[in-house]
Formats: sequence, C-alpha cells, structure tokens
Amino acid sequence: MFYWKKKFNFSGGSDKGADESHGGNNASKSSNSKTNLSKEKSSADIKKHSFDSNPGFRRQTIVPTAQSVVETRLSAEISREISEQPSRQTIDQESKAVKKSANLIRSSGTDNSLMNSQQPAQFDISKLSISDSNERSSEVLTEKLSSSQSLEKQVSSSGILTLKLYTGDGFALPFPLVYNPQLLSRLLNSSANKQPASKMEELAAVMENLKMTNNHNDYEAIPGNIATKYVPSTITLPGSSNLNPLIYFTIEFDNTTATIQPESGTMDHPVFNKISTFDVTRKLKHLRIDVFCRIPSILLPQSLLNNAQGNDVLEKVVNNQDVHILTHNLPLNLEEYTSNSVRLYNHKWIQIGENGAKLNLTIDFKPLSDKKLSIDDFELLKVIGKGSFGKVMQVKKKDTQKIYALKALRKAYIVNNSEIVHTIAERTVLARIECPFIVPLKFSFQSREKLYLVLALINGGELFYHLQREGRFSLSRSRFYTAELLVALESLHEMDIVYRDLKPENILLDYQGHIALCDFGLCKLDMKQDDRTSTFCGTPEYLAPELLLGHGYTRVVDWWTLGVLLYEMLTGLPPYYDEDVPKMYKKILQEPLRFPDGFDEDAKDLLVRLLNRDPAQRLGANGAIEIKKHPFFSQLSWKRLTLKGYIPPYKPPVEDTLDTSNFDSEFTAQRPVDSVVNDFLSESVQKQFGGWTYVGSEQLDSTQN
Ligand SMILES: Nc1ncnc2c1ncn2[C@@H]1O[C@H](COP(=O)(O)OP(=O)(O)OP(=O)(O)O)[C@@H](O)[C@H]1O
Repeated sequence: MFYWKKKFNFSGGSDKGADESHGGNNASKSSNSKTNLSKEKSSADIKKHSFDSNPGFRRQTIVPTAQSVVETRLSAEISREISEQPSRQTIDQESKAVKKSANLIRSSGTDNSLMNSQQPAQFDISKLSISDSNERSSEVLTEKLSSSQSLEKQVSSSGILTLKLYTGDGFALPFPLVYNPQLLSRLLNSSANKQPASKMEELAAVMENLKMTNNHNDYEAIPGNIATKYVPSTITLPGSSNLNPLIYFTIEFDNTTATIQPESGTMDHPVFNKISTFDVTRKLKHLRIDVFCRIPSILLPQSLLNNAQGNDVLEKVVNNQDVHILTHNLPLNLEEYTSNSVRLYNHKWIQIGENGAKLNLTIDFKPLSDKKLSIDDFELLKVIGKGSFGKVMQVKKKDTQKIYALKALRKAYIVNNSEIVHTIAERTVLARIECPFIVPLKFSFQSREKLYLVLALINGGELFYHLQREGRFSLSRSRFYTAELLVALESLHEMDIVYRDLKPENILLDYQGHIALCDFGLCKLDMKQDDRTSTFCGTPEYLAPELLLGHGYTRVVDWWTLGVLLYEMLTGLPPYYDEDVPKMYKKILQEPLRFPDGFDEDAKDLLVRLLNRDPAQRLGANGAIEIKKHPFFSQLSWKRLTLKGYIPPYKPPVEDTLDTSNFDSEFTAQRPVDSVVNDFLSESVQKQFGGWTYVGSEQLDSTQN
C-alpha cells in the first residue's frame, strides 16, 4: 500500500538521543528505526516531517503536556471554524498561531457532503476546556495510590510451578503423509534416535493391508494416525546437524510459554524427559498445553500438494509453517494452595485430545515468600525495543530460567516530564488485569534511579510490523484481531479503565498469533460508564471527534479507535488519514466515511456504527456487548474466543522464547546493559514511587525497594 510505503519512509524529526542511558524522554520507539520524535511532540510538529528515505515510521502517541493544551485549543478552533461560529475577539500570542493554522485548513477546502451517520456531533465549543491537569497532580497521585492499595487483595499468590514432562502417546496428524519407502527409511535412519529397520517392514505390511482393504492399487498416502507411529519425533535434515522436531509442545501459564521438544521417540509416542518452571504471581486456574507439528512439504503426498490451495492446514505445510494439532487446558486450582508445597499431578497420564492423545507428567507448586527482586535476579539477553522513558530488554530470570520482557524506566525522566501518575497507572493496570489478550505483569521492582516492569515476553512481533509488511489483512484475519481486542478493551472497561491509545504499534502478537495489548501509559483509572475526562492524548490518526473538540469524553472513545483500527487493517489506511495533521483532524470531524468498492457489507455497517461521531449514538455506548452482537461477529463464539479457543489465522515465525527474530535488529544488535545512572532524587520524590513493587501480591510499599 502506498500509505504504508509512505509511513515506512516517514522521516524522523529531531533526534534528541534515544538511549535511555543518555537521557531524554525522546527515545525512538521500537521496530524499524522509529521516528525520533519526542513524546511531547505535538501532532502539529509531526506533520512538519517530510516523507523521505528514513525508514520506519511509527505513529507517535500524544501525551498530555502543555503542548497538548495548545493542541486542544487548536482543535477547538478548528471546530469553531467548521461550525462557522464567530472567532474570538481577543487573540493572544498562542491563539494567533492557532488561528493561522485554522485558516490554513479552511483554505485547503473540503467536501462538506456528510453521510447521515457521519454528521458531526453538535458540541458546544464556546468554552475551551484545558487539559485534565488534575490527572497529573501529586495529590491525585497519592489518592490513586491509596485507592489502588485498598482495592488490591493483600494475599500473597507467588510461587513456582514445576512441570516434568516424561512422555506422550496417541498423537495423530490431521493429514496423511506420503508412502515413499525410500524417503521414509532415509528419514528413519537420519533421525537422531534411529528407529529399528523392522519398523519399515511393519509399515510395509500395514500399507499392504490398507491397500487390500481399500481395494486401491496405487495407495501413496499413509493415514495421519498411522504415519505418526513410524515417523520419528525429531529428524536431522540432510546437510544439517540440528535436530528438527516434527512435533512439539508449548506449555503456557499466564502468557509465559515454554516450548518443549521431544528428545526421542516417534511422533505418536514422543519422549521428552524435560523440566520447565513457571513463576506464579497470580493463581490462574489452568495451564495451557498446545501441540504443533512441523512437517516438511516433501512428506506430503503429491495429490495433496496439488490441492493445497484453499485448505488452511495444507497451505501452512506448503508454506513451511507449523500446524496446530490440539489444545488442552489442564486444571490447576492453585488458589487452594497458599502456604504448603503441593504435588498437583504425580506421574499422571493426562488425556489431552479427543482421539486418545495423552501426556505423562508431574506438576509441583511451591509457594514463595514475597521476596523483593532486583536487576541482579535477571540475566540481560537482548535489547528488543525502546519506549519513551527507557528500553525494553529480553531477560532470563535466574532462578526459574524463564524468559521475560523487562521494561526499565528512569525515574528522573518520569519526574521531569510529570509522568508519575501515568507510570503508576500503567503498573496498576498491568497488575490488576487478568485478560488473555493483555500482556501480563509478572513483577515490578525499583532501584533508587529506576523503575522496572517484568512482563511476559510476547515475541511474535508488533501488529504494526505485520500490517506494514502485508499492507492490509483479509476480512477473517481482521475480524479475529478485532474480536480479541474487543475482549481486551471490554476487560479494561469492566475495571473502569479507559485505554485511549489503541493502534497497531501497541498490539503484539504472541507465538501462536493471538493478540497481546501492551503500553498502558495512557490509561486512565476510575473511569466509570459515564465519567468524563478531557485530557488531550492519543495518536492523531486514532483521535475520536469528541476528544478533538475538547469538551470531555467518556470511555466510548475506545470504541472509536477500534473502528479506526478495523478500517486500517481492512484497507491499509486509517479512515481520515491526511499527511497534514490539522487537515486530518478536520476530516475526522466532518468528512464522510468512504469505503473501497466491494467492501464487506457487515464490516461496513459495523464501521459506520463504531465511527459514529456522536459518542452517545456510537455502537458500544451501552457496553461492549452491543458490539459483540453485531452481525460482523455472528459466526464467533465469544466464550471460545475468550478461552483463546480459535486457532489464529496467522502464526508468526517464532522458534521459542529465546527467538527475537521478530524484533528490529536495530535493537537486538545493541549490547543489553542496565545503564548506570547517578540521578539524585529527593526523599519526597522517591516516596511518590513507593507503591511500585509487585511480586504477585499488591505490595504497595512505602520503602524504596
Ligand atoms: N511484553 C513485551 N514483549 C515483547 N516486546 C515488548 C513487550 N513490551 C514492550 N515491548 C516492545 O518494546 C516497545 C516499547 O515498549 P512500550 O510501548 O511499552 O514502551 P513505552 O515507553 O510505553 O512506549 P511509548 O513511547 O509508546 O509510551 C514496544 O513497542 C514493543 O515492541
């Protein structure tokens, strides 16, 4: 898409030094050498950057700053112009500039033929509301901290879960394999765990038998349930000394995943003898087990290869992608165990598939006292991204060997940019929320200079990166992501949290291709159904009209952004995009919503309703359920979706948790260090970070560490 090409070439503005160690809140964002626009940069600044050869434009979030107030005024002025109300008599220095921009916009000319549902809402714009500066005051901070303190359970829920996986049995493939004795015997012999030659003889007899019973002379396919008995679980491909698993398992707890590959055995009967540990910081009810196969297409019968098109599973094999075989949620009931170590399963055979597939395993849970963590408890592996206030690294927790994402934030920058409230809000939201589509916080801790968030590592890449590569997504893929995001936003709203910054840049894909929403820096807490706020923040392309008009908005703004995202996924372009940001704001406020020819009717209807400029009439104004009931989602079972029960339409290429190939090499090539800083912060400032620490229970401590 042209837009993506342009975005990809969007030139960064001032580069004030992105390194967290070198200061500045101007860090470039992750992926593809982001623009180095400061987080404070207004959208008016953004428009000034020319499209040239600088790769990797990511849209910048606007956070509430003095500049935002100017922006709010600008928006109000624009709407004043649009509504053709008389402009203000007295013009101060700031509003002069504003007026100039507004005139500029007017002279550019617009199409005023509005669709009915797109009529700009009639807001009273006569009085300007200034940015919700209360949100930033330290009194409010103290209030928020104490309210989150009282809201949180003071029960410890931390511990370590140890899983020992011994062996499996009864795994079948969802498609047949080629019966090519030569190829198969080569495979059997090349495998690290050579199968006895008698296996080939046995298979020949089975095939002979099948041929007879099917009365079929040229039978070339071994049925999927029989093939697995003869094909090794791991093979060494010619010319390689690496062991390649043909079947592998992922164990997922609280979005932290372990990939377990067999060490020997057949696909039907894999032998593992592997141990994996998980940090428990919340007592989830299940451990999720997924089984995948990775079959080289050479093993598919020619007749299947010829007919692979249109068959999801076969297309994956042809394209060298892994195929999902089955999912099982293993009950844990951890909430029953708080003080004693317990063996939950003892060498037990667990039935995990309908057709007799089972696993033999042991699971132990050991509660831990809430030990405070420090950076020394982690091995720093790779830099994977940059946020505005610091970098994000892939790390290994030394005791459990689990891989996480660690976000380090420098306190001095947070204080200098009056971001304490938003930072604490991010940590609070992450600790409270239990939604499968939101990246969970595992731990948070602090030093005198820095704050640290330890998050599940989501390594399938940003949705932004995938959309950028592919230009647009298919209808079913867009529907899948929209549905999972709808559930994520719904769970935030249920906790009276408004998200405010939905965009592909803040959405990660996990190793299976499910959504994980990240970056909660713009969330606002305690926003009940009809509560209003007026902070001017978000991302220009995604700003809702009521937010632009600056007269207060409710959490319904999130449904507008969901509409913008769906439109962008389907067309490759946000609905009212313009290079010139003030023009874009004007379009958001008044331009009709247009669709390309042949646009799906249900999608169109949903978008018209989500992108309704009147928040009171917008779909979702009465809760997420309204959106869930729309015909666009009629084929979905929301229950199944919420259990991650649908196989994602796209599986990112992810080997295991160590795999960082979906992150920009600009970051992964950097040396992972926790930079030493010597900022001095007074005790009273330090106190404001008192509630940061989290090790599984809401320990809102008042001490430094
Ligand atoms: N849990 C995670 N797993 C994998 N990558 C992550 C994770 N969290 C963040 N990242 C990567 O690090 C980048 C920066 O993180 P994030 O957006 O949270 O920082 P930020 O400072 O809040 O950014 P912003 O400047 O948008 O406020 C993300 O874009 C993403 O690529």
